[in-house]
Amino acid sequence: MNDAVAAVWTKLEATPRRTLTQLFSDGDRLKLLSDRLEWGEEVDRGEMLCDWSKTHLDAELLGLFEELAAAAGFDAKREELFAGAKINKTEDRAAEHTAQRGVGDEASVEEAQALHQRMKMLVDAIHVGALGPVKHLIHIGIGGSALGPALAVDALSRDLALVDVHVVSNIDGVALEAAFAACDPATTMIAIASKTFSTIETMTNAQSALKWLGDNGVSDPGGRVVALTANPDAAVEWGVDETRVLPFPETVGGRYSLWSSIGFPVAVSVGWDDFAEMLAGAAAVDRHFRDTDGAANLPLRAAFADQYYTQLRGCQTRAVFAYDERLGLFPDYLQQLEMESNGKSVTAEGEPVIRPTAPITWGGVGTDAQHAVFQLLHQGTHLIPVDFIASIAPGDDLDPEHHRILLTNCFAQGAALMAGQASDDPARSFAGDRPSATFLCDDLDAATLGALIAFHEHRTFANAVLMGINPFDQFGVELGKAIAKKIEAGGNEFDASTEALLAAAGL
Ligand SMILES: O=P(O)(O)OC[C@H]1O[C@H](O)[C@H](O)[C@@H](O)[C@@H]1O
Repeated sequence: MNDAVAAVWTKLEATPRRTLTQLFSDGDRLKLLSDRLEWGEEVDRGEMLCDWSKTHLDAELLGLFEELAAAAGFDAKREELFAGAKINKTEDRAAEHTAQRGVGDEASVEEAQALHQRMKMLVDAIHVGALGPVKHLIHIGIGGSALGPALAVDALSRDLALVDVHVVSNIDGVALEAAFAACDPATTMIAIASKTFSTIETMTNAQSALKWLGDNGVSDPGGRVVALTANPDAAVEWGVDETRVLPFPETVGGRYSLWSSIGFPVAVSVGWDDFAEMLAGAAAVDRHFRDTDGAANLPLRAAFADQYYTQLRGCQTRAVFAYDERLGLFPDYLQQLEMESNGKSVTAEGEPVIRPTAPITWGGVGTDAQHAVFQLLHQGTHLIPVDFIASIAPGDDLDPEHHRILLTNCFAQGAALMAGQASDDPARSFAGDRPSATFLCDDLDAATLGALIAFHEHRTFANAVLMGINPFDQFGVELGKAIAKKIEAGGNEFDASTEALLAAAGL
């Protein structure tokens, strides 16, 4: 940590601790902390009201966090991100997911557009039936090659899916069998999604899916396979026809890859126009993040709140509740984005960190979660900052009563967490002063989903810059994989516990 950053932290630590109720009596908090994020001119609809007034941020803290961002070199790092500089130093590569949305280094944007064009041709060919009848797509991938597609397909294709998509990630055959049971092999395509095209779960599932097609009367199973990868040579070597390999650049990180050919099942499910809208919504947020300075930059402001709670209030988790059934997979998606990016113990310079890094991200769907885990949020001993996400327009066509109750519950929870309630009976008293932020979209359409995801990508990046860490590598997932390989290979000695488990399972 440089001296300038340390000096700002010293000032931040000395800031007074006012309660939320006191802060509300201090001044116009909505003016200071409630803002609209717009999707820009190209996308005609779309705004998200972002309200941090129920957090402990105030004008002094915003000012100090702006100082922190300056001391951490935020502007320069952001410029490097968008310029395609090699900011992922440990892997010696750039992080160019924004170029997939049309914002970034010119050559990278052009390359992304050309690859998208190729992907669009295949998607359109499927939709017009040029590849024979395709009613089902089994998308096989894991981690970043599955979570984004699963979220987007689930969120956007509820009304009408052009093709029925099943995302399978787990090596547990139960997952793949469930997809087989739901698909007719005669009308099923398989997408193998793997940046490296070497992940054992994905390659094993892909083999089994190919076998399933062959065993069930498909004469040319290989002809039904599409590969989505940054390693096209490996896909061709595996046996995928070159014309069905949809590549994406190495500089797009796995958990940032929904916008590349990894988004193929989204386009197949909802159509190219909606996929393009999703990119456009994300691009609008890219431009906001690139062009807005200080606390007016909303992903950066979100990171200020995150840093406040993690560093100054000792919060070890943060919770996200989508009051929208269509965003049921959003917490899962966010967990990988935030925890795999920022769950680190060393700085970007390789020094041990001296402050906590990413909190544990968790969450669920409202109102379900209210009846399950909110007890702890209201009366437990942990302080947990909460994000609420909701849409003004309903996702259903039932009696508007459903959506009214959904939204009123969402807003009531934020109010209750903040206000608390005094009672003579300790078991019935609520301390209150528990923070939340609310993100209220006009409508959960494709552009909004793109914007929402891009907002969180940039929030994650901003947090990383403020903490001085590299959010784009993930070496922490490697050790377990290496040990699994050793076990597979046999003949290795492990600790007594592991040996006993292996013996008990007959392995
Ligand atoms: O896309 P793949 O190369 O198959 O990788 C799939 C996933 O596995 C890895 O273990 C990483 O932790 C993830 O970031 C990645 O998204």
